[in-house]
Amino acid sequence: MQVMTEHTERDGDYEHHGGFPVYAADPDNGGPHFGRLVEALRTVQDLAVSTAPPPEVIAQAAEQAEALAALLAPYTAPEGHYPAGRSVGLPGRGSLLMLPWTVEKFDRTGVRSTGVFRRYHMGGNGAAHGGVLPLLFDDLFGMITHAAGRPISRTGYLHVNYRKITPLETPLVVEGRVDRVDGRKTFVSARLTEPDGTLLADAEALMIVLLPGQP
Ligand SMILES: CCCCCCCC(=O)SCCNC(=O)CCNC(=O)[C@H](O)C(C)(C)COP(=O)(O)OP(=O)(O)OC[C@H]1O[C@@H](n2cnc3c(N)ncnc32)[C@H](O)[C@@H]1OP(=O)(O)O
Repeated sequence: MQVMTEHTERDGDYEHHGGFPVYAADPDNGGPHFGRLVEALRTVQDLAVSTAPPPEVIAQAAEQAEALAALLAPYTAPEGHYPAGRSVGLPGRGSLLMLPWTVEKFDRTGVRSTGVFRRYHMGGNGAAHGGVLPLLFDDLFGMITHAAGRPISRTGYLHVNYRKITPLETPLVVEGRVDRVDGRKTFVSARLTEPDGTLLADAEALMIVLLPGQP
């Protein structure tokens, strides 16, 4: 699945829409160790929000986290020039901000992605935080718009209906499509379900094609 290299059949002006920098998928997914690093950092995120170590262990962890930050800091790169967000072969495209989900379908008829919400994504009483569902849907809607061949667009609005508590560590499916196009406006919708089809949440959004130069 190549989200960012799917440029077939787009209008010739595609690359010039909006003020977006041109992104290209990282063909190596960040190299042999990047996926491992991202997964280790995700595990640290899970543990950082769910452990209660004694002060001496917290001090040790803080030192190691500071050492890791110091190791990486000299390699800060401009937007679009690091593997995070461009490693389409990794869950969440290798971005810690994105949910660690895997795209299973990506074409003009829609996009489907599967994955789990982890401990890091917990809100209250064992369920996923309400704020991570819009993140999941917004990223999906960006992919749907892209897969449908629409020019670079931004979300105008995003409406989520929370139908049922969203469980953690449970395989889930999110799938959506373009419902309607009206000039610059692309109306999209999606559903988050359990594998048996039980509806957890649905969402609809308006994606608006950027004018030349719009950020
Ligand atoms: C491949 C890469 C995919 C990237 C996906 C990224 C997904 C994101 O999360 S983007 C981040 C979140 N979104 C944003 O930050 C957007 C912030 N907003 C903006 O930048 C601007 O409002 C922008 C560019 C979307 C639209 O501004 P502008 O060009 O002035 O459009 P504007 O003329 O107001 O609206 C265009 C049309 O949309 C309609 N519209 C705009 N906003 C809304 C809204 N909230 N509700 C209903 N209709 C709306 C307008 O009524 C108008 O309709 P019509 O053409 O029928 O008159």
